[in-house]
Amino acid sequence: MTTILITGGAGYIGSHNVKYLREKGYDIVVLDDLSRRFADAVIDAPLVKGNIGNAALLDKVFTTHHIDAVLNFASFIQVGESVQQPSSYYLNNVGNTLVLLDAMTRHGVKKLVFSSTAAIFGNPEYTPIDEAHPKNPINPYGRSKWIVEQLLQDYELAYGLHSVCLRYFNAAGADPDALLGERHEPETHLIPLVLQAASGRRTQITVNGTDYPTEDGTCIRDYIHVEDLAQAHWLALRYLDTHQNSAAFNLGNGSGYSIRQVIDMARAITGCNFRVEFGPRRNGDPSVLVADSNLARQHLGWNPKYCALEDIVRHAWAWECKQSR
Ligand SMILES: NC(=O)c1ccc[n+]([C@@H]2O[C@H](COP(=O)([O-])OP(=O)(O)OC[C@H]3O[C@@H](n4cnc5c(N)ncnc54)[C@H](O)[C@@H]3O)[C@@H](O)[C@H]2O)c1
Ligand SMILES: O=c1ccn([C@@H]2O[C@H](COP(=O)(O)OP(=O)(O)O[C@H]3O[C@H](CO)[C@@H](O)[C@H](O)[C@H]3O)[C@@H](O)[C@H]2O)c(=O)[nH]1
Repeated sequence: MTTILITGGAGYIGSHNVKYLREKGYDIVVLDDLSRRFADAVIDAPLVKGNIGNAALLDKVFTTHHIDAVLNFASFIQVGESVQQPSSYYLNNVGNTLVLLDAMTRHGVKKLVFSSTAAIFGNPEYTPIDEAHPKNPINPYGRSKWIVEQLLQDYELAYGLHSVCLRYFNAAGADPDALLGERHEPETHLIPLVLQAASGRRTQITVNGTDYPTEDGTCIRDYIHVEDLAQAHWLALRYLDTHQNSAAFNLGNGSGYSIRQVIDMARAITGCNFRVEFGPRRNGDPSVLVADSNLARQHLGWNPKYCALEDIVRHAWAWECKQSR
């Protein structure tokens, strides 16, 4: 039986991965400090409450459980907050991650899947964005992830730690069984906010800018279903079982949707005509972010199942209906 340590496993993407990998028959141990709460998101796996920066706790976890590989989701995730508080972002996303990597090295654990992001690319020089695109992060959050990606190359050379960095574009949607879904506190992501406006948990949605150089003037993003991300992590674990090298893959559907298109889709699926306001641009938003994920399809055999925005919004709506009951 293969045992995987999932850090940040109580979070949005981590919790969906716990469920997915349990269904694939893996043994899972979750480590999460619950700084962003939601212990109840961990389904069918033991939860150790603690910080990935706690070396003594990591020694205990690695000694108690025979860990074969680590999926590291634990980090701070808000672009805007990272600009206000770069210190806490570098301390957590880089410093604490280093403590985890060193514990893995001490305990001979040589396989890591790392949650990276489209934010490492900064403003796109061309689109869709492939893995060769220049890395020019424009905020501390994206920079913290790019620093880790680079130091993983040093750790591979020096300590033989193999990693797969998965650069998610816009994670969205919910568990098709509606047992899990997106919960951030505070919520800053477009799709859950739009659906909260539809359910009445919010009074309105504000569109951040209508003067972008896109067809309808609003930003375009590549929304990728959280269950398809879980499939990619499973495939990345299998990749590490059969390869003696590290790799990095961009994960998106390759189709971009504008904010107005997301709102129209939400109205169509929910049947609710919620209020929409049009505000100024949000700092640091690139106009278009769309992934080229051919490499992940070729090398991992990744085959996303829920590519249509309709599926993503439908699953997210089923989850929102449970939350707002
Ligand atoms: N949500 C997205 O669209 C998106 C896109 C690209 C990349 N990512 C990356 O995916 C990962 C998961 O994102 P998410 O949306 O699920 O975020 P989330 O906030 O829901 O989950 C992160 C979890 O990590 C925990 N955590 C944070 N720091 C910790 C620490 N030092 N020790 C232990 N636990 C800690 C939090 O309590 C939380 O449960 C993050 O690394 C994020 O950067 C997310
Ligand atoms: O109330 C809102 C919230 C968002 N937006 C806009 O919707 C788009 C998408 O925003 P959001 O859902 O916050 O996602 P991003 O800012 O694109 O960032 C997400 O996707 C990135 C990868 O593309 C990851 O790096 C980040 O961690 C993740 O938060 C952006 O143009 C936002 O300005 C609005 O107009 N109104």
